[in-house]
Amino acid sequence: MPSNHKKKKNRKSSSTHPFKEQTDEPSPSTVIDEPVEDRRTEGKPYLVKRSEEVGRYIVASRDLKASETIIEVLPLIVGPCAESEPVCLGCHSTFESGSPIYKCKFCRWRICSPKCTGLGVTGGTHRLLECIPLRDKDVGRLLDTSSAAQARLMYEAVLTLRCMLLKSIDPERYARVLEMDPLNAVRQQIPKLWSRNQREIVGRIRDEWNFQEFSEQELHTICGIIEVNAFEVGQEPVKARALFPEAYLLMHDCTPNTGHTDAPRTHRLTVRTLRDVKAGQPLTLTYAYILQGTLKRRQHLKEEKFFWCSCARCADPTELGTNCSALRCAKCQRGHVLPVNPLDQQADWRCQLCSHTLPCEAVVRLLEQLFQALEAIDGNDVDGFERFLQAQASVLHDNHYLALSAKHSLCELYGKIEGYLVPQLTGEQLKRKETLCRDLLEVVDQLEPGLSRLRGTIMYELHVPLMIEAGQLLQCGLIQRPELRRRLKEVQRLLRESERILALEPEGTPEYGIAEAAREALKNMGPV
Ligand SMILES: C[S@@+](CC[C@H](N)C(=O)[O-])C[C@H]1O[C@@H](n2cnc3c(N)ncnc32)[C@H](O)[C@@H]1O
Repeated sequence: MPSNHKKKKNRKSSSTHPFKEQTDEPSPSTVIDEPVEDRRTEGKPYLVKRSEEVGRYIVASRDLKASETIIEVLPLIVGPCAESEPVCLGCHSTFESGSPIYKCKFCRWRICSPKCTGLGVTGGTHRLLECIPLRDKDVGRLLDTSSAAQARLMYEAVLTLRCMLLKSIDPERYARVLEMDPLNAVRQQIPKLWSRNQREIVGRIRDEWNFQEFSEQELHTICGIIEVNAFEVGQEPVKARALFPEAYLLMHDCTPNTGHTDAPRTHRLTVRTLRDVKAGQPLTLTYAYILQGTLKRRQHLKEEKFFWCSCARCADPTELGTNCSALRCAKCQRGHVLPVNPLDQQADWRCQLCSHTLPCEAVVRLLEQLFQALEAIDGNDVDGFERFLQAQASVLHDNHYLALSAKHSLCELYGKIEGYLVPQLTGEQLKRKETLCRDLLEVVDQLEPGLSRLRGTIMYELHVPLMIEAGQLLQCGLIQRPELRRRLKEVQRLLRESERILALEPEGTPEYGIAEAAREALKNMGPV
């Protein structure tokens, strides 16, 4: 799953969302929102509540300050992602092509090295859980003869198997996994999903791998628990997902008020507030990508997490004034085309100026076409992204999420890749980097205000052109000392804020590296 609570706009909605503004009329959520008895939350910064629409969720038990740690927990279990490329069953790192092939001496599944610390009983769960059962049932042989697609599905099934093996090896931990909601009743109504799980996970583990001791029902329940509650963890080259106690209770919001991070080796999860949260307010994180439009985000949440989001951002056609789903009107060429009702996936889209209307299907087709065009651009192709932005300028609002995606790539490429390294950038390219960073920051300030990782990294990127430009302008005599000072103050502010945000990341992560670089840059700047 992979963030805040915005002041709610007055809006009419039949939603029983716990965020819904309290009115005199009792709504289902106000009637049934009751604290859930849980002695384990005593003294914690949150309380567990329950509502009909959201299930259990947590709220601040007192006023919280930005950056307070609200949850810090080790995973109950970690394992390969869905349809995972082969990963080491010890540490879940992916393999570079051509790297030496090592296999576990017992089960014959691939590992990164016989010395991988994740194999041992203390550093990981492979030897403790599936290694010997996989050896006894000779599953490694099946892996050796399977196609790449089948192998990906075998890796996917490993996490379900691990959870099931906890049942006898660590019943207490298994019981904590079972506290999570598998949403069986909802998922069972999705035949495509249920039958895929039956075929690829439940049947595979029971029939192909011969673990008949686990019933179909309990395997489906574990599949659901993983689908609904797992967090993606790990930093390149590690790619895994994990179940965490407590953190699974965080409800989703598309403008979240918490952010999370996991430590490199242990995957210890830390959830922090991104900004101040008042006692009683729900603590939320985003299960979706922040820079994605409502139509896509809601579809993703429905398909992957089984609910229609109706948060303030989703309910607002302008997405909190950012217009990050807005199209330019092909008819009047001035107005913005927005969904008439963003909480209805089938609703028409209409120009705010001339009322020109598009059926939703036409918008979906257009977005898919543009998404494919963006996907086809090589990740290092600066000209490609620039051409995309130019070509779509008459179709997409400047803040449209597809434009933002291209801008985000460019903002990172200018200054980082050969031909565009900082000393190689022309004045025009430096200005371009500045504009791109400012465009992105303006949107992220609305959608994920506070101590968000995305804000921290963009601020760091923005300080580069500003600092260089200030020096160059002074050298050419185009600005005087007072203006230089003003400009350097802005650089200092950006570096300080970036450092404050990214220093919250675990040591050893790229983001923590940026915090260190920001600290160093501030030191080198000296007093301004
Ligand atoms: C990780 S679980 C959260 C804990 C869960 N509510 C429980 O009682 O165990 C995710 C599920 O909670 C519900 N949920 C979370 N955020 C929601 C939201 N904003 N609106 C509706 N349902 C939500 C959905 O059913 C979702 O699949």
